[in-house]
Amino acid sequence: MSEKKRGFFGRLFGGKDADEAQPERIAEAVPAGLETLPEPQPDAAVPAGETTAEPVTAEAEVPAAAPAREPVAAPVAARAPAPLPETPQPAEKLTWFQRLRRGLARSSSALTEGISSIFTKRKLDQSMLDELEDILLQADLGLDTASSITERLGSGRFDKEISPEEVRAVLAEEVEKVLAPVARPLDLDRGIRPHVVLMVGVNGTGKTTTIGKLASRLAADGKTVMLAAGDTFRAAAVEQLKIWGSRTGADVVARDAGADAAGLAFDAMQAARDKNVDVLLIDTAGRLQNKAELMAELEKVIRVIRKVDPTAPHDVLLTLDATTGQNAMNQVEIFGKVAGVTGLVMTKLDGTARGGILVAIAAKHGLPVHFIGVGEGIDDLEPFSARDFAEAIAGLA
Ligand SMILES: Nc1nc2c(ncn2[C@@H]2O[C@H](COP(=O)(O)OP(=O)(O)OP(=O)(O)O)[C@@H](O)[C@H]2O)c(=O)[nH]1
Repeated sequence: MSEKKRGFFGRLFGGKDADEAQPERIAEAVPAGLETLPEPQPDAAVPAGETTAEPVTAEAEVPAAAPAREPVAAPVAARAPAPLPETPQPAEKLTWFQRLRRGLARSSSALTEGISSIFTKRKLDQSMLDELEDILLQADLGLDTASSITERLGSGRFDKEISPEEVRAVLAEEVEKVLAPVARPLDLDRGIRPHVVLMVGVNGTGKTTTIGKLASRLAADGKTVMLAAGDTFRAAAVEQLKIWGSRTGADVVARDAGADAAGLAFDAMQAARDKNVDVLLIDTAGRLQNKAELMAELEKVIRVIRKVDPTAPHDVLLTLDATTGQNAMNQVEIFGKVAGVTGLVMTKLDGTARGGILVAIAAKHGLPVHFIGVGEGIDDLEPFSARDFAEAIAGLA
């Protein structure tokens, strides 16, 4: 529970715990979180300098509104208009755990309501455990975790009453058991400079948004950050990143939409070296994991990065959209093979009743989970804590 009391960067850096329609993805809108970003801190500003590919410095103008739709790179076909995110209402400041609880509300109420309807002053029998197992599976917790929960509840307790609270406590304990080994902070203090982080994932999973939020937090922590707008496929992604760069004082290395992503990554690597920044965050275009050609392009980006620094990228983060459910499993597998994913960021846990998918992924792949996102706001991305997540999803505390 101490997790709740520690600051973001304590947990991040020092903690002991420690459709075939690829082109149809468009989210041109400036994410809601941008409006709530702090102004650049003078101390955190990266000095303007020459980068080979159109660097955008902290002094750059911030567009007043969401960037206009721009002509997109050749392969982009018809696009459906994306709704603008709602402007967040000024609200009372919630703690991270409150936001986590709120974000996981759909997942947790599906579980807790189901549990309350089964365990109603009846003596435990097999049919109740079967019903419970169904609910756990519907929440995407995975067969292994669902079975260990029902087995634990069943052992020696048949014909005895068992309360919903007890069931929820067992649920939380079993979920925490699975998640604790994967809840690991992203360590950017390994003495590497520039520390290169490559962000990969399927379209719209939140790569650009996550980079922006991370950049903002890193800059606030006094680190120098450079952003590489490697999503050359989507014009609006480049704009989005430039805005984040302006607000956080980070240089942005960008080219026009449609440019070669590997070339852009190469330029960014050199620029980051020349400027001796602490962290280089490289965005990539979203790609479906079953598109061989796009996955080959990603491999090329990595090969080119290694021409500048054979040890890079030092972290390859895969963003997973919790609302995609079981397909996320497949994404972990393929991106893992192609890009050597070192850690996960699960976003949009607020948009699903099946947030248990994180547990199933942890049980199956054992990859570190560095962050989870429970909303579009700047504060809705935090380092991952197994206990907080387990308690929130089980409706405890
Ligand atoms: N509700 C919710 N929305 C999120 C979260 N994270 C990101 N988003 C939204 O998801 C949408 C897509 O995010 P992007 O960051 O543009 O996704 P991307 O992976 O960079 O997209 P591509 O570049 O097209 O692959 C935006 O509207 C974000 O504001 C989250 O945790 N919760």
